[in-house]
Amino acid sequence: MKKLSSFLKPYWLLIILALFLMIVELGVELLQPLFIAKIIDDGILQKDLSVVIKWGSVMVGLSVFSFLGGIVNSFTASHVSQSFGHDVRKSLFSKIQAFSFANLNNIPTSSLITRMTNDVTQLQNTVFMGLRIMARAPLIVIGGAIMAMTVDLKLSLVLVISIPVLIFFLVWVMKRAAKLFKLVQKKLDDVNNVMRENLTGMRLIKAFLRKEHEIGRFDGANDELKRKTVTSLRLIETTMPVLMLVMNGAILIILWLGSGFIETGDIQVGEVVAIVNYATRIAASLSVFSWLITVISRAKASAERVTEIFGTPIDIDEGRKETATNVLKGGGIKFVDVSFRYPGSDHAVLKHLNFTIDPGGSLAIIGATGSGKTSLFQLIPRLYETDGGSILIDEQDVKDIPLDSLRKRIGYVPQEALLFSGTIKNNIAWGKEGATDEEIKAAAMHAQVHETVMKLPKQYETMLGQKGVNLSGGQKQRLSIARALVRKPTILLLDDSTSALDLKTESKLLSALKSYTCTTIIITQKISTAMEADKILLLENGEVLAEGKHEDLIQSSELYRKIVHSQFGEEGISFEPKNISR
Ligand SMILES: Nc1ncnc2c1ncn2[C@@H]1O[C@H](COP(=O)(O)OP(=O)(O)OP(=O)(O)O)[C@@H](O)[C@H]1O
Repeated sequence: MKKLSSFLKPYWLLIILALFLMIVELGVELLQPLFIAKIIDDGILQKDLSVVIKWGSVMVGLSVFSFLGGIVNSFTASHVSQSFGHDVRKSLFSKIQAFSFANLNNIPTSSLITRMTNDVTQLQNTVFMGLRIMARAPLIVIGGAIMAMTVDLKLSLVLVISIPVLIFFLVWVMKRAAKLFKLVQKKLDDVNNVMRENLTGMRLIKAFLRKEHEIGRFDGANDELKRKTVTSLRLIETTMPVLMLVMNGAILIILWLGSGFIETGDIQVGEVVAIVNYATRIAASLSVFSWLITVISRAKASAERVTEIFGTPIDIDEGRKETATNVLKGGGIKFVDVSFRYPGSDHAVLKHLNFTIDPGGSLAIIGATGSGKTSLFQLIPRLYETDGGSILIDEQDVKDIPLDSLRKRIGYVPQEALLFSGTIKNNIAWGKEGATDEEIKAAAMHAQVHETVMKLPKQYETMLGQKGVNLSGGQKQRLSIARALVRKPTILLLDDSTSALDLKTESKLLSALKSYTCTTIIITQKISTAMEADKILLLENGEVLAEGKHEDLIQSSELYRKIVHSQFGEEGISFEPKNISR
């Protein structure tokens, strides 16, 4: 909560202005019943028109002043609340960017989206209400009671007794409602999650005719959201009748006691009217409370969810500062007894891996699905931390290399090509800030995508995504490779990134990679691709089963022979590798 209030600090002057103007409005409102009492008692009952005109003019003048103050207050409250929302969203976004994968595993993506959007909006609205009207209601209640007491203490005791009882009841409702609204926000996460999965998997859903199933899944989540929201609102709706019952009862008692006091001459008619007027204003303000309780309870739930993100410790050490000694040079990689399990899992995905790749060398990793190939890749740029052992690059432990300078020198092409909305040029340039047109073109040529791009209507300026061209799987893969190549990486990691390419294009691409002086690791299912590397690593169940050149593995590994046989038949066993080592 402290963290959230710090976002208001830069706007403290505007906040004071807004609160001051709100108090001015409030003051005018609280003075009105006194003026009315004066007009009745000294003007109408005494038949003195000048008193009526004098206090009537004061009332009109103050009302105009209060109206203008209200407008300025509204502008100020809008500015402060929108700026607050903007700053919180910005800060949340930066924090999420710094999250490790382990952090991201703990809070689902859909929940992060709801927190950044809906929860921040709830908070933003609460800040606006806080500056515009929220403080008005309690101040009118307290101020109204005090003013009523100044008019007549005896008669005001009715208000002094009933108001604390009501406030106690409201606080109880608010505490319960905050818990319920936290569940509502959780259910909103679930609706967003179904929506996100549905929209990203639309092709699959249509192809598998799973529309009805998806509608059912959405209905389930949507019904749950409705159920929880209705339960929360029902609790809040009980406040209004209770408030009205108590306050109308209080007004009746004031009128009944007041008429007795008028008869005994203890009080004047105008004074009873003024106290009833204060009681009516207090009742109206208390009725605003039932609505404010919804706002505050929701904001409390949202504030907890937003502060949870700010309070999440980033469980990845950024490493030391970049110095002349820890800058990556050749990119030689050494795995020393590396073991790994995903955070929160008991299952060891990688077990005691040991292997070396010379600077500028190449390694192909082959292994069954689920054998741990992608997991191994993710350890190199430290997307996850190792559980045991160490990974050395240029003889330095990756944990000692500053995270930024480590990742800056790695070109990572993930298994699923991910492109962003924007032009082809921007998508390639995304790999290197400030990449020149020549660099972009060279990377595209080496990735074997230049010719395809040149055939598009706007070539490198073609928009990708919903309003532009949608590329084929192989074209997307090649664009992702171009994005990694434009960095001129020291280490290139290709995670099955050539799977959708035909043999000819893939062979051209692998030949083009020779012009890059980088250490390359390529995960592949194809023996023809693996054969091009200096060394092949056969991975099974997270362990290195065999390691060596193609011809060595043919001799030493039964499994490798079986894979070769399955892809090329008997002839494959006598294949000659064309080495791509540099
Ligand atoms: N985020 C995760 N959390 C927990 N376990 C995971 C996670 N990602 C992968 N795994 C598990 O780790 C193991 C290795 O997965 P990995 O993706 O590294 O295999 P792979 O060899 O790359 O498979 P494929 O060839 O199918 O891509 C699998 O058993 C998988 O279930």
